[in-house]
Amino acid sequence: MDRAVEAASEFFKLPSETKQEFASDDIRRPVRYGTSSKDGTRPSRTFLKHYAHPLSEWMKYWPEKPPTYREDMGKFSAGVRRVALELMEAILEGLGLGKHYQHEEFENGLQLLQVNCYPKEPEGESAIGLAPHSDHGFLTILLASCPGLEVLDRSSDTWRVVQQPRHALHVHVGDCMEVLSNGRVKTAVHRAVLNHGEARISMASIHSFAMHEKVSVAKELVDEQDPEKYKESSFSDFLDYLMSNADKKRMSFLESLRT
Ligand SMILES: O=C(O)CCC(=O)C(=O)O
Ligand SMILES: [Fe+2]
Repeated sequence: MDRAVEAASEFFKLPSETKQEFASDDIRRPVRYGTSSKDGTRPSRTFLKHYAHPLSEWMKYWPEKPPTYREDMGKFSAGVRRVALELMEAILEGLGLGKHYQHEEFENGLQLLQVNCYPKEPEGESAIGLAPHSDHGFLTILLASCPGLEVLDRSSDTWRVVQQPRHALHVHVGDCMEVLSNGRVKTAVHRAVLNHGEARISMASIHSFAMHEKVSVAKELVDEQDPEKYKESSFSDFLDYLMSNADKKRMSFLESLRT
């Protein structure tokens, strides 16, 4: 974990021209560097996003600088993926679907690593680094170098500060989990605020089905009282939605799936 954070931190310290080689507006690129806070107001976050599973397919596109990046981020990616798959089995069991439910789809699923770098908070200002959103996959495993994550508490409609003990992984549920569970498990709305004392690195590993595999409501969780609440969709459909909706963002992708 420390080495992955270190590799990420070294990457963001590289000269702008080196990082700009990865800059693109095309969200289907295998590696993408950019600046955005998601609401478009204050571009205080820089990010590097790339796929991570299967590693043999994607690693060749990853940055070669710093020289430790591929190996250290590769180990981190493979490790958090095992954690995500095990947690997923437990959640599926908890939903009464059995831990091997859609086993192959999860095993062959996609992993997207979102590496974020936030500057330290400017004196006297409280700034949002990343605007409120939910993640698209089933589960997100997040590691951060210091506090900054906040999660929306739906019952009181207030933001809860998430603690960041050293080496603790934060796990949250994404949109696909809400769909599969027919709304029994709700996606986590979260945001990142800038840290007073120091710049912050966070790494969000997002786990989903393969690009064109559809995620749909589990039929076992549908009956007369509980009709199907969401339409099926794939990761590719989600990317198409982001592209088409880039300037408007009136509705989240999950909202667009509600039946
Ligand atoms: O930086 C954080 O704590 C959150 C990052 C995040 O939500 C994301 O990359 O989707
Ligand atoms: Fe997120």
